[in-house]
Order: sequence, then C-alpha cells, then structure tokens
Amino acid sequence: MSADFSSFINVGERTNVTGSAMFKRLILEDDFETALDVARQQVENGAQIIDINMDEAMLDSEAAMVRFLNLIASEPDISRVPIMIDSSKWSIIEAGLKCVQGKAIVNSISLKEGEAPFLEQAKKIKRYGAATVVMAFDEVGQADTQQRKFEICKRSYELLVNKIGFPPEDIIFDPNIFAVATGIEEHNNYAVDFIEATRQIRQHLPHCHVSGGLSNISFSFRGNNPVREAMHSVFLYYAIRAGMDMGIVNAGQLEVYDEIPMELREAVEDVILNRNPDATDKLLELAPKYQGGGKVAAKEDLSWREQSVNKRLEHALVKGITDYIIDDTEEARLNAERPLQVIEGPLMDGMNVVGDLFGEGKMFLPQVVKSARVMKKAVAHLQPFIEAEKDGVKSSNGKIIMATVKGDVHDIGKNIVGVVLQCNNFEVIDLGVMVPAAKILQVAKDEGADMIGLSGLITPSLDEMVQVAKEMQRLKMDLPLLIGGATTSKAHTAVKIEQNYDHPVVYVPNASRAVGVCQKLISKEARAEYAKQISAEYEKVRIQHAKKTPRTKAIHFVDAKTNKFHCDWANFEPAVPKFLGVKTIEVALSTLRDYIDWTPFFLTWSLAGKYPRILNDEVVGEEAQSLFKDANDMLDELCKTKQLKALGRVGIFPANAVGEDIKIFDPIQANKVLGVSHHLRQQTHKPKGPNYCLSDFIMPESEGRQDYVGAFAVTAGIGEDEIAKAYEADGDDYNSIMSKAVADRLAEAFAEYLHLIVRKELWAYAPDEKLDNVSLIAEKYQGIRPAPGYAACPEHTEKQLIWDLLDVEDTIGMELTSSYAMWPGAAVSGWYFAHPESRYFAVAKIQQDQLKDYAQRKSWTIEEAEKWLLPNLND
Ligand SMILES: C[S@@+](CC[C@H](N)C(=O)[O-])C[C@H]1O[C@@H](n2cnc3c(N)ncnc32)[C@H](O)[C@@H]1O
Repeated sequence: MSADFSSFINVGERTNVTGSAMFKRLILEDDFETALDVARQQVENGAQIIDINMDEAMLDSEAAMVRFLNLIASEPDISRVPIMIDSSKWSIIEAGLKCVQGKAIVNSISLKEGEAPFLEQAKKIKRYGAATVVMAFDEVGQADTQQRKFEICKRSYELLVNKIGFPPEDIIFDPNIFAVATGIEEHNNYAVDFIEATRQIRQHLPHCHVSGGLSNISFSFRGNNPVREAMHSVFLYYAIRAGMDMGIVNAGQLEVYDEIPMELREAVEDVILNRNPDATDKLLELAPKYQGGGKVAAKEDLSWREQSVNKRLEHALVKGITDYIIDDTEEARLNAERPLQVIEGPLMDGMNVVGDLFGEGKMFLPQVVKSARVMKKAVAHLQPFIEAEKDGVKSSNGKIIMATVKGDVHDIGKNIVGVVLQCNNFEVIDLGVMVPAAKILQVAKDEGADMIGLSGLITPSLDEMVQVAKEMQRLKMDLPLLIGGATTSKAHTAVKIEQNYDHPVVYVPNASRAVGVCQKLISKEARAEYAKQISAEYEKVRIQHAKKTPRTKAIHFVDAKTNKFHCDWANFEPAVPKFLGVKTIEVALSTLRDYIDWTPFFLTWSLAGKYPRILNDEVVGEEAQSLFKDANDMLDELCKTKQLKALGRVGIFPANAVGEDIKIFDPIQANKVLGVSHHLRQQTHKPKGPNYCLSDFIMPESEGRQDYVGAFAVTAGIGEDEIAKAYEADGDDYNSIMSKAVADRLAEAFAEYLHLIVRKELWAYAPDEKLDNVSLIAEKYQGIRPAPGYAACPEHTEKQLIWDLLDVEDTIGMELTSSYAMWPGAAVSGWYFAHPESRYFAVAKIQQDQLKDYAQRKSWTIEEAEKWLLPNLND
C-alpha cells in the first residue's frame, strides 16, 4: 500500500531565503548564478512548482525578486515549471507578478487584514491570470481547529468566486499544518484537524486545491530524521486521500509508507490520527530506538560530562541544567584555593557567556532566567564555605536597590530585570512590592548602593516615582535612578521625573536594556559621558513634547455631552437579568486553564508572537515550546495540589444613568441607591462619531424605566505569594516568575470565564452563545467588561465602589492598596455592560471644564482630581 502521489504536485522550497540558509547566503553574497543552480536542481529533483521568497531584512527584497525571476525567465529548463511568488509583503508579490511570464502562483493572501485588502489583492492577481494560495487566516488569527479552517476557507472561497469571479481552480487553500506530539494536549488533534478540514474543503468548495508545508508536522522530533520521515509519510498518506493535492515536501525527508517498520508506523499513526491519549508518550519512548537508522540511541547526550569542570559549569549555565551543579561546584571548590574563586572564575565566566549570548539575541529571556537558577544553586552551595573563611565581600559589578513603588503590587517585570542584572554580576537588593520612598532611600544609604531601580505597573505609580525623585533631591543624594514598568515611558521620565533630580534618571524599557544602562552608570569613566548624553536626549524629548500640538482638537465639555452616543431608549428593552444581587464564585483551575489567552504569557517572557503560531516560529519556536511546556507542567501541578485558588465576586444591579454617572440601586429596595459610579467622556473633536462615555450604554433615569449594570472582582492569586516565595527561597527565580505569570493568566482567564457565565446564565442575555476560545479572546460577544484603570474608565479610585458593592474584601479577601492596585496581584475587576452597542474606547485627554465637573461629582478638591486624573490631563 502506498500513498498516491500521481496527482500530487510537489512544491520545491529551496529557493526561499527564510527556509534555506544556503540560498540566503548566496543571495546576500550576490551570487545569483549559483542561486539559479539551486532552482535548477530542484526542478531536476522533481519539483513541479518552485517557491521563491526573498523576505530578508538585509536585502532590497523587491529588487532581488525581480532580478531572480528575470534570470529564471531566460533558463528554459527552470522556467518550464510554474513559479510561486512568496512574500509577506504585497509590494514584493506585485513586483514579482509583473515579471513572471507563464502562469504564476501567489503565496499568499488571506483575510488577516479583513475583506477589503483581500479582495483588492485577489482582483490584481486575477488580472495577471495568476493562481493564489489562500491561507486559513482571518481577522481573529490563524485557524487551528477543523471548524475554523473550513469556515475561513469557505468564506474566502465565496468572497473570491461570488464577489469577483475568481476562477475556483486557481484557488489553493493552505489550512495550516501545525506540529503534533508537542506534549501539549490541545495540539494532539492538529493533524486530524488539517486532514478533516481538507476533506470538507474538497467536498464543498468545487475545483479548488489544498496545499501545506509538511515539515511543520514533525517539528517536535527535530534531530530524529527517521521518526520525522515516518511522520511525513503517514501524514501525507492520509492527507492525500482526504484531498490534499499540493504541498511543500522535501522528497529526501520522506519514508516510503510501506517501508516504515510496523511498530513505528503504528505509533506514528496513533499520533497523526490522535488515536489514543498516550500516543505522544509512546512515540517519544520509541523514538530513540530509530534515531541513527534503528540503533538504540542514548536517551540524553551526556558527552559534555567528559569535559573539564570549568567547561561543565559553563555548559550547565548556558543550558540551564541544574542536575549536576552541586557536584561540579564542589569539584571546582576543591580545585580552587578559595571558594570565592569559583564564583569569580568559572561561574562568572559562564555567566558572561550567557550575558553575551543574550546580548547578541542568541539566547532568550527564559533561558537566561534558567541560567540564573543554576548560578544561584552554585552560589548557595559555596556560601557556607565563603562565610566560614570570613574573607568578606565578593566583588560585584555594583549594587542596585530595586523596588515596586508604594501602592503597587506588580513585580514580574522587576523580578526579571533583577535576575538579568544578577546574571551580569550585579548585586541586587530587591525590596519587593509596595515599598514607601523612605524605605527605598534608607536601604540605599545603609547598603551603600550604587543605583536605585523603581518599577510600577499602574498609572498612580508614575506619581509615586516623581515623589521618590523629589525626595532624593531633597536628601541631596547622587545615585542614578532607573525607571521601568508597563506604564512608564521615556517621555514621562523626561518630562516628569528627570526634572526633579540633578543626577542621572534613566528610563529602562526592558530587561535586556537594563544591563547596558547599569554598566554605563557604574563605570566611573563612562558615567559622566552617559549622563550628559541622557540628559541631552531627554531635553530633546521635553522640547518635542512641548512643541507637540495635539493631533485632535479639544472641544467644550458641554459640546461633548451633546455629541454623546445616542440610543433610541424609547424603543429599547433592557435585558432583565435572571440573577440580581451579589454572589461568590469559586472555580477550579482545571476549568480556567481552558480559557487562557497565551499570547500575553509569551510577551511576559519577551517572546513576541501570537499563540499558537509562536510555538512553530522559526526563531523563538523552540524556546516558546519549552516555556509553554513548563507553564503547563506547573498548571498540572497547581491543579493537583490546589495550592493556588481562584475566587471571585460578581453582582448585577438595577441602574440608571444620570449624565456621566451611573446610579446603582438595591435589587430588593428598588429606590435605595447603593452607590454612584462616575465616568469620563471623550472630549476631542469627533466629526464622524460620538463622544463616548460608559454611562451612555445605560438607560437614563429620565426614561422612567430601569436598566442594569454588573460588577466583578476576581483573583487566581490566592496562595500566589507563598508559592513564589518558596521558589525564591530555593534560588529558583525561574519558577517564581513562572508561578506569577501563570497566576496572571489564570486571573485573566477567570475574567473571561465569569463574563461568559454572566452572559449565558446570570444576566443570561445570550443564553445560546457558542464561541470557541479564540473568539472569546477576541471578545466577539455582546457586552463589555471595562476595567477601572483602563482607557474607557482610567480613574483607579472607582474600584472602591466595586469593592463596596460586592463586599470584596470581607468575603474573598482581595484588597485595594493606597494607589488602588489590587492584591493579590493576579486579579481583574470591572463593570459589566450588556448593551448590544457597548464598546471599548479611550477617554484620552480631558479639559479643565470636565476636570471641575468630575471633582464636583466625586466631592474632591481640584488638586485631588488632578492627582488621580493626571494621565488624562494636558501637560
Ligand atoms: C487587557 S485585555 C485582557 C484579556 C486578554 N485576553 C488577556 O488574557 O490578557 C482585555 C480587557 O481589558 C479591559 N479593557 C480593554 N480595553 C479597555 C478600555 N478601553 N476600557 C476599559 N477596559 C478595557 C477589559 O476588561 C477587557 O476585557
């Protein structure tokens, strides 16, 4: 039995700079002649189409594409096969289309940016008489399930064929082949999803073709070619039978289906067809047996253990391996004259390699944090010996005090910066979260610190940082001050903080920049020069800032009110909630994990890319998979041990709008006002749309009928601090940061889950809603859950009303700090609006007239209002 290749069209991809290192080198070296040979060889080896891609940052890609295509045109033995013009940039595709003579194929277009550009591009392709690959990708993202793959292809097909008369035989769908056997349960069905979507596409969308890049499927078995080849062959066998008729297949990476040893074939088929839940484990178990042509290979390559102890330490640090670190450190200690020399010698040398690789972009943040864990374990082993010798302080690059400022509890970013600095031999004294200015400055003095680093996530922390700078000035300190955290920026640092302190104040955008900044500030020679450069740069920022005319014109508050969002309230029937009142919700972590939005998790670790695509990303894919596996292992553990708990409060109340306020009533005593939530209105000139305020989505009191509003506060952080601290105490920053990152994700997942319960069961205005997680993450449902502190309701003190209405602190123990940050840190709170037209928006800048009005409504002085609305006021 063998897969039928007779009608399968094989696309050669060696002429792709993103897929072939050799081709890329030839093109970069301007050796187009040899590059042409690559194309020729592919055709000779049976490629029936050649894919050409010149997407490389160092190239003038458009020019390279045109030049290469023109060269091909004069080579009849190459140009006898169709050319696939492959680029992520439309301008390159168009340049290519202009010079291909025979029938070209565009790779690719999709609905990613919406229907208009999709159809625009398709029209041009049609005009050139070309065919096109259409990716199963829409405005929400890449399709991963069978249902989404088919739906997107069907929608694309109907648009192309019905709207612009695109010939269906010129449509080649690529429904995305993703890696299976990654160890992640939700990937197990990826091959089946592709195969079944292909079957549906071929059945329901006449005349089109289906293609895909085969090598992705076996990504998790890199390094084990026999298993990969078996996987390719089995996958193709089934995919071709389902209707896949084209593909990027490297013939050299394909085993003959019938020649795959029965045992391996069975195991691979179990994986590809997702036939049993242990399939991945079984294939993993079997895989070593086939590595190297059937010889049983060693489970783990331990050849590095043969090297000298210093080399072993370096290897362990670079690879983040803790298994042998104590033994190796002990051996190095016995070899050294003094224990300190082990740190200053081989360990620091190893960390320098890590630092260099990170600096060069060859190591990623999670790897660096794992290296730090190895370092800490080694240092912890040496510590008692160093103390016994009483030979004093170890020499470090410098000492830095780090703290999350008063009122703020967020510290993932600060902890990451701390670890990276330690990796670069800085001594970091981390004072934790919610640290008052006085304590930061006192410790800096007592410890003889060289620098202070402040961090904060929420907007009130910006003001707290200004206070720290002023205090440093008052105390005549001269230490450099570093500023970081999500809401901080170079502009804010320049305009608001630096002015208040005569010594260097530097904004540090991320962990990888922290090292360079600290090194320059610590070096006596470099510091003065750097300080001069920074202060000149910030002066420029200030001048630009002062000159900046607002992009949008401000209008009077009264005019903004007139241009509110109008609803035909007379004919509006508010959805009457099934449940009114307040209740506690406790959810199992195992339920919440299905609602996690993973993309921000990778960003926390400085890996950029959308999930799940990031797992197969050429550059960070491997690290993303490893990180993802660690997170899921931790989730497994947390679900089992129940060390972390998720608790929330939710309430739905009768409510009416009065101007920009929302009056919230007691569900039982209809006229009793429980509280008033205060909102802000957009105040810029909006020629085309309304000047929104959240209260616009609630029926005004003047209508004489009741509407409703909801509120929630959830946390998945009960136990979070204890877990993180236990890891820290064990020198394991990696897992400490991981536990917080995972708790954060669970809290966001809880907010998503609870909103779903509200829509379907409690308020129940959308009882039949059926959305998959991708659509939930894209918030494709009716209603919003704006969170105080975010753009539509930027003023943080309003959280207090949520706390009071829901009795949050007494029932589930969540607290608000002096800056209205939520504790535990892994928390989300907000309002629920059910109005079908409710939407998120940004209040942005407000004017003095609205400031006064808001102060009055909140019974605040103008100064108080200015303090809390600072980010929304013009400077
Ligand atoms: C920050 S994301 C969080 C969800 C994301 N899936 C995650 O897991 O990180 C989206 C949430 O932020 C809040 N949000 C976004 N834009 C907002 C705006 N303009 N005003 C108020 N809240 C907003 C809403 O609570 C919304 O549900």
